[in-house]
This record gives sequence, C-alpha cells and structure tokens, in this order.
Amino acid sequence: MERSSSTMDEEECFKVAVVGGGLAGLSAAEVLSSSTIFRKEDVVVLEASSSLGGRIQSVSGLAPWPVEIGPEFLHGTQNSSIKKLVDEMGCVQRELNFPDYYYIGHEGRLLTSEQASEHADIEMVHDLFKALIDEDSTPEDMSMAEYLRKKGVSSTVMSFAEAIYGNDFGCSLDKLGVHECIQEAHQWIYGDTYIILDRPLSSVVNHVARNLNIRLDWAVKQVEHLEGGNFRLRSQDGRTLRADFVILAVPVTTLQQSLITFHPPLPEGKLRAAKAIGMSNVMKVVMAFTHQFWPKGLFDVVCSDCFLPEVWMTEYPEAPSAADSNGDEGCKNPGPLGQYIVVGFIAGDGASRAAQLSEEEIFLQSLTQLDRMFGKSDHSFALGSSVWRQPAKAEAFNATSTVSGRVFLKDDVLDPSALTYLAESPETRPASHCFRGGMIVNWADRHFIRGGYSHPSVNARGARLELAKPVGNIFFAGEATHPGVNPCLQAAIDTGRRAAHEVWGTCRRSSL
Ligand SMILES: Cc1cc2nc3c(=O)[nH]c(=O)nc-3n(C[C@H](O)[C@H](O)[C@H](O)COP(=O)(O)OP(=O)(O)OC[C@H]3O[C@@H](n4cnc5c(N)ncnc54)[C@H](O)[C@@H]3O)c2cc1C
Repeated sequence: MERSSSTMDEEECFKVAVVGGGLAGLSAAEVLSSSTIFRKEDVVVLEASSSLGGRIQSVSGLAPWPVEIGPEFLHGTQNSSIKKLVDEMGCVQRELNFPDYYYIGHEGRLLTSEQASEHADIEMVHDLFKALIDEDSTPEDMSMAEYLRKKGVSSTVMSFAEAIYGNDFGCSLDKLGVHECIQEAHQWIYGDTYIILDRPLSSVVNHVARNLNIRLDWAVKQVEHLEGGNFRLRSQDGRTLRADFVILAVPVTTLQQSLITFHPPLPEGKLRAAKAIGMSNVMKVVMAFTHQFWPKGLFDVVCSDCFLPEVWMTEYPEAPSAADSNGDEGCKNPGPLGQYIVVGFIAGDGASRAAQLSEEEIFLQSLTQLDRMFGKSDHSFALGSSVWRQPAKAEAFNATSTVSGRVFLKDDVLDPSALTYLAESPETRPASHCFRGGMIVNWADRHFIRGGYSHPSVNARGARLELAKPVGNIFFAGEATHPGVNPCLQAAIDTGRRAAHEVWGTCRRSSL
C-alpha cells in the first residue's frame, strides 16, 4: 500500500477516496477515519458540489428557520441509525401523524383520517396494498398500476392510490414495482412514526463531517485502475489524485447516466443493476404565508386529483433553538417572508409535467389548490383565473427554468391588479391573500443528483444487492444500495458504514 497523503509525481495519494459527500459518503469516511488502521489524513471525501450533504439541503430567507428543500422527516424510531445519531446529538424531536387529512379534488372535500376511514374508495386503496403485502403467494412482478388494473379498480381508486402511495414512494404507479414494494414492507424495521427535528438536518451532516478530510468542488469524472493496483481519480477540471481503495457514494443516476467513467469499465451486471433501479423526479413547492389559513392541528393532507398530491404545513419554533447557539451556518434569522410554511410535494410524472411549466404557473396552480381546499367556495374563480400574471407558454420553459432555486416574491408571481382583488377576498382566497413568496426545487435538475430517491421498481429483484457488491477495490454505498429498498436517511448511513467495513475487512485480510 502506498503512503497516504503523500505526493508521487505531484499527485496526492490516499488510502481511501470516498466519492460523494452525502450522508452515505460521510458516514463511510467517519467510520474509516476513526478506525485503528486509518488516520484522518488517509481518507479523503471528494464532493462535486460546493457544499456537503447531497440531498440534505436547507434554505434561509423563507421562514424564521431554515427550510428543508430535501429530506425533512426521520422515518421511524426503531433500529434506526439516524435516530440514534440525533439522540446522541441531543436534538429535540417532535412526532407527527401522517397523513392526518385527505382532500378529494374532484369533490372539493377535506376529510380527517377518521372520516377517510369510512370513505369506500380510500379504504379500498389501503386494503389492496395491505392484501398485496400479506398475500401468501407473490404475484408475478408488474407495476402497481397494472396490478390495480388487474384488480378492476375504478379510475377514482387509481387516483387515490397514485396520491397516497405512488407520490410517497417518489414515483408514478406505472413505475412502482410490486415485488420491491412487498420486499420493502417486509424489511421495514423502523416503525411508522415521523420525526421532525428542532434544527436543520445539515447539523447532522456537519456533525458527521466534523473530523473529516474533505475536498469540495471535486467532481470525479474518471476512475482508472493503475498497474500498481491503486486508482487514479480525475476531476472534471483535470485534477488528479490516487487512492488504494475507492468508495462510490453517489446517487444511482450517476452510474445510470455514466457520468463517471471507469478504466477498465465496470462489469455489465453492475450497470444493468443500476439501470434496473428507478429514481424518478421529485419537486418541492415551498410557500411562505403570513397567516395560518388551515385548521389548527392539521399537519399533512394527501390530495387526489390535484396539482399537488401532498401538502404539509410546518410551524417553526418561535424561539431560536440549540442550533442557533451552536453557530450552524444558515440558522440565523434572515428576515423571513412568513411565519407559516406550506410544502407541496410532487413526485414522478406529476413532477416531470410540472417541470415543464413556468414558476409563475406552478405557484398559480399551487395557490389555487390551497384556496379551494381552505377557502369558502367561490365559483367566480377558475384555474388560470385572469387575476394572475399571464403565465408564459409552457414550451418556452425547459426543465432548468424551474430549478433556479430563486426565492420568488409575491410581486414576481402576481399581476398588480391581483393584489387589490386578493386584498378583498381573504375568505375565498385565503392562501393567495397571505402568500408572501416561495421557492420551487426540482430535484431532477440538481446537477449532481438528477432525481428524488430510488423507488421500488419493476423487475429489479436482486439489483440492489448487485449494485452494492464491490468490484475489486471499488466499493459502493448510497441509499439505492440498501437491500431493504429503503431510500431514507438511515439507509444512506447504513450503506456508508457497510462499505467502510468492507474496506476495512479487505485491508485486514491483505495484511494477514
Ligand atoms: C425532496 C426529497 C425529500 C426527501 N425526504 C426524505 C425524508 O423526509 N426522510 C428521509 O429519510 N429521506 C428523505 N429523502 C431521501 C434522502 O434524502 C436520501 O435517502 C439521502 O439523503 C441519500 O443520501 P446519499 O448519501 O445516499 O446520497 P446523496 O445525498 O445524493 O449524496 C451523494 C453525493 O454525491 C455527490 N456526487 C455526485 N456525483 C459526484 C461526482 N462525480 N463526484 C463527486 N461527488 C459526486 C453529490 O453532489 C452528493 O453530495 C428525500 C429526498 C428528496 C430528494
């Protein structure tokens, strides 16, 4: 093995290069850097973008608190590495019920979960999913859309299933694979509780990264296996370094789209496995309001037949919490637009369709939906009402236009004449009335991510295990390599730690 952090022909040499500074890569580097066989300087994390965290990102300026534009919740409290980590960090945690309301778009009705349990179509969706998981004999693999069609469900039931399950899984029903859905349900060991933290998830990232050797803006373009047995990694801008071991902790889209090339190429089976695992688009529409216009206690609404299939309301702590005093970046009050935040969550085909619209049109559709859900009915406004700025033609925008990550103010979105109209219509248009601005985040357009998260996919049996298998001294981590079809934060941590132990095991074997 070569000496670490040394230079050879002016090339730095490390024992391990971890590619990707999301939670998976950082967890891998944390295990290795604190092990008995590596020192901090032996392990380098190469992150393509200019910040750590990957899909964990928050923005300031919308609310009195950084708003998460990626993950927001801890899914489950049992057997969970992320839960253990935030407990160790002393984070205050709040439990949430999900979903606690349903909105039936075509009927214009808002139902509590108790009322929903008496709604035949909603109950049928839950029963069909439960029966699929509990069935003794697994059906042949197919998409959930096909499975439900075979069960003869109505278009209304299909549309509930799309909003309740498809959107949550991060894809459309025609991409959701029944075998991996069953596998996920059987291997889900974390429980059903949703947790939200008193501080941004970037605090967890910073905590894991606190003692690591990190290079930002280091986008790996090529991994070359050299004759001496080690690897040369080349960045997009031509820098190089060497390492004895490589851990790839990048999103599965990076392999699917061959954004990193390998010499010699990775085995065909590895690429087939990567391509078998679906990762659809996910879009978040974050909106800031000056007032709460929804019933007290309402947290989350799953909406069928609507532009936004799910919305949730976030109330941020009024007093600064521990995170502020810890001096975490982005936690200072930046002068919020509103105290009340509503997040619209769109996945799969809905997100891809929305990405073709202008930002104005996306806000228009979202606010009109919220007005209908929570305002007194007023038949005088229709979708696309002329009080809004005339949206530019959809085809004038390509997908990139919706990911500017820019904060839009009300005036950017509204025609001046609309302001007078809305001032007079707080009851019928409660959301538009107190809307102050927002942000649209289209994850397919995040250059180094290119999608939301991996979802149960058709004909993907065994693909995650195959993706996770080492190729020589190249090891694989990241949520899509979790065998439990689990695209969550704990999967990122667990796969990173697993890859670190594989490197460690290989090192120990070679030194015996
Ligand atoms: C909108 C959204 C909402 C979500 N909600 C939740 C939630 O509520 N709860 C939950 O548990 N999970 C949620 N998730 C999933 C969760 O975010 C992921 O499971 C987790 O963050 C994945 O971590 P990772 O390290 O595997 O990948 P990533 O976080 O994607 O990290 C990969 C890193 O690799 C870097 N990279 C890519 N290419 C290169 C290259 N060539 N060279 C160097 N670096 C490179 C990327 O920049 C990135 O930093 C959500 C995801 C999204 C997008």
